[in-house]
This record gives sequence, structure tokens and C-alpha cells, in this order.
Amino acid sequence: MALMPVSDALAAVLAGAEPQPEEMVVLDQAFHRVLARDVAARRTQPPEAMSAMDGYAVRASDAATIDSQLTVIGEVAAGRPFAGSVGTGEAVRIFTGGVVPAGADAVVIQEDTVADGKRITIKEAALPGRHIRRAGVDFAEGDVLLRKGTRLTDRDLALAAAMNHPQLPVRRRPKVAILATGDELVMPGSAPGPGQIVYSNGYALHALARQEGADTIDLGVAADTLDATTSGIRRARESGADILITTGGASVGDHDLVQQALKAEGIAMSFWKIAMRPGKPMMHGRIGAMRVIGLPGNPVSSYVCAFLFMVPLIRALSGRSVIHHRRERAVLGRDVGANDVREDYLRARLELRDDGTPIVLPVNHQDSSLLANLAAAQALLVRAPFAPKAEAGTPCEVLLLPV
Ligand SMILES: Nc1nc2c(c(=O)[nH]1)N[C@H]1C(S)=C(S)[C@@H](COP(=O)(O)OP(=O)(O)OC[C@H]3O[C@@H](n4cnc5c(N)ncnc54)[C@H](O)[C@@H]3O)O[C@H]1N2
Ligand code: MOO
Repeated sequence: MALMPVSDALAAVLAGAEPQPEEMVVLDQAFHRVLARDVAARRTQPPEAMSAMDGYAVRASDAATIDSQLTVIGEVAAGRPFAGSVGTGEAVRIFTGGVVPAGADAVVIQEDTVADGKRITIKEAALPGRHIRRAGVDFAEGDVLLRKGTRLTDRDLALAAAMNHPQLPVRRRPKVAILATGDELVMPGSAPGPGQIVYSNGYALHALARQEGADTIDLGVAADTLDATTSGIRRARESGADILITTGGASVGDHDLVQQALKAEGIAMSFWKIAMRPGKPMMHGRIGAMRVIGLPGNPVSSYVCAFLFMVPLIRALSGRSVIHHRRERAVLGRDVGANDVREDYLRARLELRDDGTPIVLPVNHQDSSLLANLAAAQALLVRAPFAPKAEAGTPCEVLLLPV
């Protein structure tokens, strides 16, 4: 198969990706979940005119001049409205959040009054509407304030509560199973023997998938045999995974068995090999309803491909309205050479110029095994296939890496 352009590969990965079924969750469980439906306010907020200050509810016309005197006929506090109404020459003691009593159309803050028993003297002229939050100034019953496809923020949860929703309709989290392959891999903290490599890819992949709202299943490391690899794939299916991510064994070496194992398990392959760097040997297909992304083993290739393909897929399955990474505009901080047929995603640091323009500094060594570079990078500089060489100062596009 020929190398597939990145945009075609992404379209293939996202083809037919429908949002997961809906479920109701209580607000405490709803942080970062994706709304399955538009949500409208169940009440008007505030439901009635309320005082924004501690002071006295008055008729503005009675308190329009300094030294006017009023009689305090009662009190209203938050949650305890005053039953009567404020007549001429009268005032009601009121506290922040208290319902403005009938008849009153202004609040005079207590600092602007002198109190003497039931009498107050006005020291600052009242203005109609002053210090009063009118009914519905925040929102009205029926207002749609939270939209389907939104990933709920901390503020959204407070808003949903104020809208009087104890629970929200969200999308079920996609399940992502992650299977590493490679005889050479040993766990962090062990004493690697000759030629052994410490397993690292899965840590970034699990974290990235979870950060995007997926549940992850760890299928461990399969040895480089067809049996071990097919058994890992089968376990992914049995676990009900929506997405299987494999890492390693994607290339053409004698021990790269992932594609063979996927075929033995009946995969409908959609592509193998993309015109991108890093990540050329990535593959994609489906086994039944399970979507499979076969990531390369090199740690940077594995992460960059997951970032570019797994993340939008998780977002699409989660029903998010925005699924694509945003390309930010920036300026090259150093010269870069001409590109070849593969779209390049160069690890880069970002610096802000004095005027706020982000300057992109691609790291010197872009070999796809170099994790220290990846961890230090804040962005990926995107270089289109056959982009000509470009000098420092040229506008460019970057993808920001998660923080
Ligand atoms: N003749 C060719 N050789 C290679 C080609 C090619 O086109 N022709 N492509 C190269 C490219 S590009 C990549 S990327 C790699 C990807 O190969 P694999 O997906 O088969 O990866 P492995 O061989 O299994 O591993 C590569 C490297 O990464 C280490 N690794 C693997 N898994 C993990 C893990 N979970 N944690 C940490 N490190 C891992 C592994 O030990 C190897 O060192 O192929 C090129 N070759
Ligand atoms: O995909 Mo490979 O990353 O070019 O090493």
C-alpha cells in the first residue's frame, strides 16, 4: 500500500464514528463529561428582584435627598422574604440576596445611612434600581445555556446546579484498550538485561486517552509471537473495547506481527503507512465494531500518532462538537530545511516575543526514539509535504501539546 496523506488517514479513522449512547450522571460525576443534549434552565435566576447589598429597601423618591428620614418597618434576609410592602416614608432592613419587598425600588447601603432605633437618616441619595438585581438578570427559565457536545467545565457544573439540574445527560465514555508488543520490554524499576528496553509508551497513551475522557483497559505487553498478539487482540474484544490501540510491531521486521495478528482476527484494514514523520507505519482498521489503531513502537511515533488520530477519534465517539486539534499560528524561531513527501510534526519549544507572538524553536534532534525531547516540547511544528525551506521569522502552524 502507498503512503496515505495524513488528512485522508484522519478521515478514514473518523469515518462513521458515532457518539456513544447517552447516560445520566449526577453533577459530582459530570466534570469533563460530554453533554448528550442541550440543557435548558429549569428556573429563572434570580427568580425575583434581589438586593446586591446590605442596607435598606426604600422607595427611591422618598430617599432622593440627603437627610430624608424613613421608618424601618421590618427585615428581609436571604431566604426570608418580607410579607408586607414598603409604603411612603418607610424602609425595610435588607441583606445581600434578600428579596426586594413590594413597593421598594432601590436599596440604600447601610454605610450611607445613620440608624437610630426604627428611624434611619439617608446620607446618600437613592437612585431607582440601585443595588437591585432584577429577576432573570442571570438567566430565564427555558434558556439553553449548555449545549450538546460541550465537555463540561468546572463552571458549567455550577451553572447546571443553578439551573436546578441535579444530573445531566452525557455520553458514555469510550473504552480504549491498549496492547503493547515486544519481547524486549521490561517494566520501569526493573533491572533491564542486555538489549532490553524499559516499557514507556503505554504510560503516555493511557494518560492521553483518559485526559480525553476515555476509560482505558491495560492489556499489558504481548510477546513477539502470533499467539500472544492474537490473544491480546481477543482480550480487547472480550473487554468490549471501542478502540484497540496497539503499540510496536507495526513495521516490516520479522518480529513485527501486529498486522498479521489483526488479519488473523478478521480486521478490515483501512490503511497501513502514512505520509508522515514520525509515525509512518501506523495502521488502522476495524474488527467488528472495534476500531483499531496500530501505532508504531518508537516512543515519539507512538505518542504523536495517538495525539493526531486517537484523540480526535475519542472525541468523536464521545460526541464532542469540537474534535479536531486547533492549528495555532506562530513564527519560526530558526531556519528549517525543505521537507520531503512525509508531513512533518517536529517537536518544538515555544517562546513568547515581547509583543506576544509565539516563536517556535524545533529541537535539534528529531529521531523518533528521543523521549526527553518530546517531554520538553510544548508544540508540534507542522510542515506540509514538500514545504520549501523556510527562514526564521516565517509564519508557521503548530499544534499545542497537552500540559
Ligand atoms: N526497513 C524498514 N524499517 C523500518 C521502517 C521502514 O519503513 N522500513 N520504518 C521505521 C519507522 S518510521 C518506525 S516508526 C519503526 C516502527 O517500528 P515498529 O512499530 O515495528 O516498532 P518496534 O520495532 O516494535 O519498536 C521500535 C522501537 O521502539 C521500542 N518500543 C516499542 N514498544 C515500546 C514501548 N511500549 N515502550 C518503549 N519502547 C518501545 C522498541 O524497543 C524499539 O526500540 O520502524 C522503523 N523501521
Ligand atoms: O515513524 Mo518513524 O517515527 O519515522 O521513526
